[in-house]
Amino acid sequence: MTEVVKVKCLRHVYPDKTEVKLCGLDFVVRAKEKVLILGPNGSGKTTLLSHIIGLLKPVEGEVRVLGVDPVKEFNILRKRVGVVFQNVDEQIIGPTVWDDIALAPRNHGLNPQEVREMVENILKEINIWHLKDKIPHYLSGGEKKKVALAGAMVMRPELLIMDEPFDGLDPRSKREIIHLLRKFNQEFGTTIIMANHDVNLVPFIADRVYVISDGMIRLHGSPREIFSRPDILRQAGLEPPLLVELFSELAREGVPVEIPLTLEEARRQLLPLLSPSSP
Ligand SMILES: Nc1ncnc2c1ncn2[C@@H]1O[C@H](COP(=O)(O)OP(=O)(O)OP(=O)(O)O)[C@@H](O)[C@H]1O
Repeated sequence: MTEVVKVKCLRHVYPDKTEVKLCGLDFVVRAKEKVLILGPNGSGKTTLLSHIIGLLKPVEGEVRVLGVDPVKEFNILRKRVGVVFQNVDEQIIGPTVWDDIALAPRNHGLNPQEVREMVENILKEINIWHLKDKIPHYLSGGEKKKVALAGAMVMRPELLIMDEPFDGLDPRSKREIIHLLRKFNQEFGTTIIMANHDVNLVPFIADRVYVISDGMIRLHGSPREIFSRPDILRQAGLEPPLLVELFSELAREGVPVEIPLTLEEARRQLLPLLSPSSP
């Protein structure tokens, strides 16, 4: 499958001389994948995403996005890459929700009729039509995330980048955003890269996961592969989900179980073992 993003051994130095290094494994994302970057606070997730977007230039290393250098081709990629930043307050700048979402298509020179159609479509797809005339400042956290997502998706980008998309959201809003991301991925084939530190969401949002910590890309694989290495997750400063802890402990003690990704998988494995007729 086509490589959408490739990052090789990145080193960045911020103006105050803080150095962020991400070596170890290459970071590779292929078309139509949903990839999660998992790492503790300060491990460099935002720094990595900022390089992919072309906002930062590495001191060392290689970054390719859709076949080009994102710093040099920033203007070309702007149309093909949608971004939702960690702090959405900084990116929602229109006086109303409608105006904010219309910014990208207007900036790309589309005519008023095209702009109107694109904004209407995305408002309906994200189910926020009722918010269209609202002043963004007064929206709830979950509503702001959806408006930022609408702004990022209005141009139908091939690649969507989201930094901590679920931060501060309640379980219902998390479910709604997860549903939307899956929909974009399935219906439009959008490749999605997310940064996150909540391991519990991994099975619901990612096809593949990269674990980063202490300047290294330590591990990558499917959610099941990642959860089968709770030792590396712990070393990286991340807490494996309770179910994963419990089942790895059971497996270590000789109980015939495999690491489950969901409650249902756990239930299916445990029921026969707990039934009175089991040996
Ligand atoms: N503009 C900046 N100037 C100086 N240092 C910075 C800047 N931005 C980030 N850093 C530093 O770079 C390191 C990596 O930060 P980064 O924001 O990439 O981590 P993160 O994994 O996204 O963290 P979090 O999960 O807390 O958002 C941290 O030590 C941070 O203090």
